[in-house]
Amino acid sequence: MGRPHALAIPFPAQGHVIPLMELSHCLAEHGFKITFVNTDFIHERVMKALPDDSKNKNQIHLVSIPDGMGPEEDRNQLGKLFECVSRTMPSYLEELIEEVNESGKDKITCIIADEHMGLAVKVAKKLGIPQAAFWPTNACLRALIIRIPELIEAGVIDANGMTRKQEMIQLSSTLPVMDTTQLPWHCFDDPMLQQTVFHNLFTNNQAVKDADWLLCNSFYEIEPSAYPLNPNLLPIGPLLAGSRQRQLVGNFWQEDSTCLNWLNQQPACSVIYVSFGSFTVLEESQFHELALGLELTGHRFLWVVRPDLSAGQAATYPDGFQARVADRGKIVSWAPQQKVLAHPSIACFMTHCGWNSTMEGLSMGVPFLCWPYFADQFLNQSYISDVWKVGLRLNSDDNGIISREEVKNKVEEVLGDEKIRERALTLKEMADKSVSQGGSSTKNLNDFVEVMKGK
Ligand SMILES: O=c1ccn([C@@H]2O[C@H](COP(=O)(O)OP(=O)(O)O[C@H]3O[C@H](CO)[C@@H](O)[C@H](O)[C@H]3O)[C@@H](O)[C@H]2O)c(=O)[nH]1
Repeated sequence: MGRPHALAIPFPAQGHVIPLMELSHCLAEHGFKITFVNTDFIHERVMKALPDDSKNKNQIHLVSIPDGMGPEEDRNQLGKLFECVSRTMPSYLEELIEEVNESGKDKITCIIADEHMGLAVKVAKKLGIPQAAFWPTNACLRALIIRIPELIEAGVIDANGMTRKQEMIQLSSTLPVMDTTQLPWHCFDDPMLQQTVFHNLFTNNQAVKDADWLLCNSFYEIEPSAYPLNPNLLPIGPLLAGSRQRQLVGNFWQEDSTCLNWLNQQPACSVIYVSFGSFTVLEESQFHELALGLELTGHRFLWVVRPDLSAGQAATYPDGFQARVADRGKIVSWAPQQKVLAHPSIACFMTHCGWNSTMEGLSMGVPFLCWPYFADQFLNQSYISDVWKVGLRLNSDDNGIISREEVKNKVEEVLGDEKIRERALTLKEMADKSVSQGGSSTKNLNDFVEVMKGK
């Protein structure tokens, strides 16, 4: 039998490329050959962000196909992106698979597709290739999406996902409570976009529901009651290749590793790490208030300010801010986040609560300050603050702003709360155990690997 060869295809966004790349590294270590398919646009960004010394050393074969959008079109327009991707990518993907399979080298033996790319599962089925769908966020949200027909039937939402009945729902007593006016697709101001996201979530979920394998980047012990609600879903996380020795390929921005040297010079447990993932944009006034809040805390901080974090453009700081905090604040445009969170000088993590950031902070035992922006992040915040109790929420004032005083007060509160730190360390141990030999996630991953190797 030839070498097992997995084709991995993420949804074209940073928070989706990274975990699938991590899974690809795990499979490569189990002897798989990996072909990783990005869109042309993302591929170019990933290649540009790679450090020069690692461009040819990668054990993953990176390839790309078009996403159907013009070179200058805005990929942050999710409605357009969804539409173009689902219209254009299936035929390119099919062509790519046929090309590989006719090349006389190792044929593709399985396809692992982000669940938001149900199109790839359909292509795999058509070509008779075993498939796995990969869910990149919490299992509770997936359980909610499966239940969309029931929510419509019960008159909670209409057929386009719009709320008809305001109520609090809880799928099980140990899962977060959800307000039906704040379901993940409601976070967009544009009602058309809300509907597009809603339909995409549901359609993709339907497309992958009888895939051969359903995997997710979580672990059983943190949301046990979500799994009976998700038939056949296997948690294999937390997937954390970047915190280990491996070179993680898949960043959209070049990592600034100087912050690791800077962290080495700070006392243990003294630095607030502030990062809002790849998508969040803060209004300029909110960006200034956060800067002044960090200053007001008097603590050391490491702040990731992406080139487009402030109102989608280059940041302008409050007058004199950078000079005043120069001796205790470090700002970078993209950090090696997993290594940062694992560093002993980190005291807490101010985060937008993206699921990858949540899994990473939790795996390193770091207490959280939650500042969600959209999509699943409010649900992830509920897990952090209400269910696992390893962090606090930052609350907005009457003008919808998180004030500098709120930043200062919550930093003090989280740093002073021993119970939060203890619980965070307990969760870290649980996370470590799940991916150790004999752990729940390791067992699930091994089962998957063995079957896929046998096919
Ligand atoms: O300076 C930085 C900042 C972030 N990261 C990494 O980037 C990823 C960010 O992922 P995530 O925390 O999930 O945030 P988003 O990029 O916003 O992810 C999108 O995708 C996630 C998975 O579906 C969702 O949970 C989020 O809500 C959605 O915004 C993580 O692995 C981080 O380690 C870095 O490496 N360096």
